[in-house]
Amino acid sequence: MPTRDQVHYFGAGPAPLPTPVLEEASKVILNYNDSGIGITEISHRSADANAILAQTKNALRQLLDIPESDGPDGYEILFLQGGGSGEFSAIVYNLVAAWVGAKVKEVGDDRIAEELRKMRLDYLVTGSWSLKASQEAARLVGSEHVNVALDSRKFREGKFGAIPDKSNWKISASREDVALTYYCDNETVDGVEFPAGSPSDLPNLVGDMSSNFLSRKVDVRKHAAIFGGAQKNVGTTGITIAIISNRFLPPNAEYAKPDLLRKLGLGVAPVVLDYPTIAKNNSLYNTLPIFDVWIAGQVMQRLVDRGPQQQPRIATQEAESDKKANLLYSVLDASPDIYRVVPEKEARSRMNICFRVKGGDDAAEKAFVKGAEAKGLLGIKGHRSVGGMRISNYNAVPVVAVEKLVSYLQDFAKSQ
Ligand SMILES: O=C(O)C(=O)[C@H](O)COP(=O)(O)O
Ligand SMILES: N[C@@H](CCC(=O)O)C(=O)O
Repeated sequence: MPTRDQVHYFGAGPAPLPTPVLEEASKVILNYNDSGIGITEISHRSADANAILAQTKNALRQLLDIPESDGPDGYEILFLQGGGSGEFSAIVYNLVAAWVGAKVKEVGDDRIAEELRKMRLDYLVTGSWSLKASQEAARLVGSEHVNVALDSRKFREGKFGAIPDKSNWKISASREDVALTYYCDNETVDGVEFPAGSPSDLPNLVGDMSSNFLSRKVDVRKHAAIFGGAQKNVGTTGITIAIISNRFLPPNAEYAKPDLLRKLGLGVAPVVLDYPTIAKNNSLYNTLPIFDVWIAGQVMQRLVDRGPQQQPRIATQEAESDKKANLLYSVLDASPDIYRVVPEKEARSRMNICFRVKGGDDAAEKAFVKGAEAKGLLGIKGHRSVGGMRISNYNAVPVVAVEKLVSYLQDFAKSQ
């Protein structure tokens, strides 16, 4: 039976966590803070749990330079459940309720139904996760309100793998009609990632950063909301982190009342997905898996400790992520007869490196996976929906693991 240090895992999520964090976790599960009670047994409303929440939020604020203020320029950090997919729905319920609430103030109850016809949710669809998010929006508010401003498959014979530049996006003409503009910063299945800093300057911008969270700097101030499931760069499965602009929370925003939303034929958010409720209760409206928050807090604190003292405090991690990704892509590019990276060069993800072996030849790809496994290099099969190979280069994948994989890639190419 292999030990933890004899294998390297490149799975797409859940993903590796830093070993020291897991070692500490195994202790606090039995006895947290010398209380004699384990961390999964303590109340989420205890002083210990509150301290864990505060520490985790503080570390995240430092890492992403998240503005702290009660005014409209500040951002709230929420811990939710329901995964990234839960946020596909939550973001629609909340930002639509905020849009309708603001419109009612402007035009009054009498004209709101007429104004509502103009409401648009713009989606940039660059892979299977943003596609799912756009489909959920259409399911919740009706496809007449969903504007797929970009479907990158149209630029590549029906397949994802490119991110055409902004001149190709058909964003809604009137900014004030847009309840949200949605993008998924990194697409795990298709191996594409937006260039740093793009998109921006779009109304009520929402970024799904589930799979590249805390791997590079982000301009939070350009966003209405950013969210991410924890189970890749941040921690264990079970919590989703959302960073919400105070412009979309009371008292700066007044959401449309449930009665009005129902009358207009719009859904009302389940209370556990209602951002104002979760924010008002410091994410403790109902039982929060505080162990998951603790893990995230430990992972984040390590990033704070190894980063520079000034912004961008995520710079050290960003440099390491880039270095590992470059190593992998350069060795793949060096053997074009054996390996073919799936997405286009400009759209390549630093987190999920998707490629085919010998043009997707089944026997060659099976042999490639088998050879890797024999060396303790695990989790490199592509997503079942697209096949091929996928190396996930999340934060806790050490440089040494990538170096071993690089040697294997070179050896395999030579052996063919
Ligand atoms: O981006 C991915 O890859 C993901 O796995 C999704 O973020 C997962 O969504 P959930 O399973 O957390 O709903
Ligand atoms: N995030 C994982 C799991 C997704 C799933 O199969 O639901 C992936 O892209 O492989």
